[in-house]
Amino acid sequence: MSRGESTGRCVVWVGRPSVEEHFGLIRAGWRTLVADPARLDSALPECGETAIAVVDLRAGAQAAVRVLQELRDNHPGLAWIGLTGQRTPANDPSIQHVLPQAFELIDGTSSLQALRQALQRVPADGIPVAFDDDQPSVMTGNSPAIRALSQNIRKFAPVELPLLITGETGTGKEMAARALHQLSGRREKPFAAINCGALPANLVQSELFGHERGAFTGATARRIGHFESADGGTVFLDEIGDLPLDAQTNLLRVLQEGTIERIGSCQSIKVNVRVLAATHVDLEKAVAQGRFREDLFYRLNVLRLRMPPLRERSGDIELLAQHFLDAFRENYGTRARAFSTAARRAMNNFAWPGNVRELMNRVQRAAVIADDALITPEDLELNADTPGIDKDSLGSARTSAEREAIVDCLRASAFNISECARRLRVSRVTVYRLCKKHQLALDQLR
Ligand SMILES: Nc1ncnc2c1ncn2[C@@H]1O[C@H](COP(=O)(O)OP(=O)(O)OP(=O)(O)O)[C@@H](O)[C@H]1O
Repeated sequence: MSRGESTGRCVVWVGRPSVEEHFGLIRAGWRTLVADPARLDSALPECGETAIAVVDLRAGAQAAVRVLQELRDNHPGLAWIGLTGQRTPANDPSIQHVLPQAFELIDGTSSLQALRQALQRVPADGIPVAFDDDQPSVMTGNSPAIRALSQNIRKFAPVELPLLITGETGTGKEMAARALHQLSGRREKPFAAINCGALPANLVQSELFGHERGAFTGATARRIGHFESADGGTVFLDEIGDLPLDAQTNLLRVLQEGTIERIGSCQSIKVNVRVLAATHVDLEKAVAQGRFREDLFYRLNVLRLRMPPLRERSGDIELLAQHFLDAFRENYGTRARAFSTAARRAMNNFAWPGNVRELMNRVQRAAVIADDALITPEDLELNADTPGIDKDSLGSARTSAEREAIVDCLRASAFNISECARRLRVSRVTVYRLCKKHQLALDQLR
């Protein structure tokens, strides 16, 4: 007997289920009813208070969301599963607003099986569910922040909508994008990761969309771009804020029409890719300054993942450090096998401006130079006496704002000290002094 039947719970359809879906659920033992907008304020007598809504966002999504909102006004805590598809109006603010609240999102082309499995996962005592502890974390870490992130990655992976990943440098944005691809139905197809900031401005269009022979001087042969070669898979555009405006226009076409044109050709080519984008800069600000197209921003910003900085992942620093040390030892057989108490304290007190990447680099270097089985703060080039981070004090807020301003400026100046000093209107000596004060190892950050 299925769980729907055994628990007396039922499914409330919002929108129109297909015949296969409707009878498929009934055959599996779920009692189903279709939400009647005329009597949404009544209790759901047929189901009790533990009904689960299945909201069809594949057609007539705005009307479905209105019905859902009314249902939830009258039945707070009602868990719901969203069915999305190519016709889901992804950039409609009302849709954007509700998607993250879904218990799970299922791509419309997925099987009835996926819906049945998702229904089985909804906990009997309703939502919100903090974490599904049976599921291993998608990324290394056990902090509440990482577990919440893992849950969102699982939720967003099967959905065919663009997604924006935000977060400081080294927080694992690319890793999250790879996890989204691996957990999606596209996992057998290519994953193309492109750093928009690293592409020379005159080659961006050709790299992304390809070119025809003779399209420009030096185009001696046809070239297939990343979007075409990743057909069927996922394209991850890192540092999307650095994409030049003309390439932004073409990216918008991919998102709106699912087509590209190679440079030098006016023939549209259909491509089927899911676009994931990442940024460490504030894209809203870039839109306000006219550096980023507003319509593209709304297209990309349908689903959003925020990567927490390492300093917010209490408990993860030691876990990740040991993880990197173990992995390094396996390959290089170093003497160091753990961290001294002082090293652990120093790591926990450090602010990690370069986040997980910096932690990994410091641990690997320490593993090489450590003379002992226990890694010391000196091996990690950390100050053993750094006071703990007192997040609430004004002094600490000032210090962390100063640190952030320097890290941002260093990045924007490609780690050129003279350029950074010019931008901050201080001397080079001051930049070096501030780097020392905040324990910013330039080679690590680069
Ligand atoms: N949770 C994690 N577990 C294990 N390794 C991690 C984790 N998060 C990040 N890393 C590692 O840290 C490094 C940086 O991660 P990644 O490149 O994904 O960060 P990013 O946010 O995309 O950085 P950038 O903004 O500089 O592009 C990678 O080597 C990645 O494997």
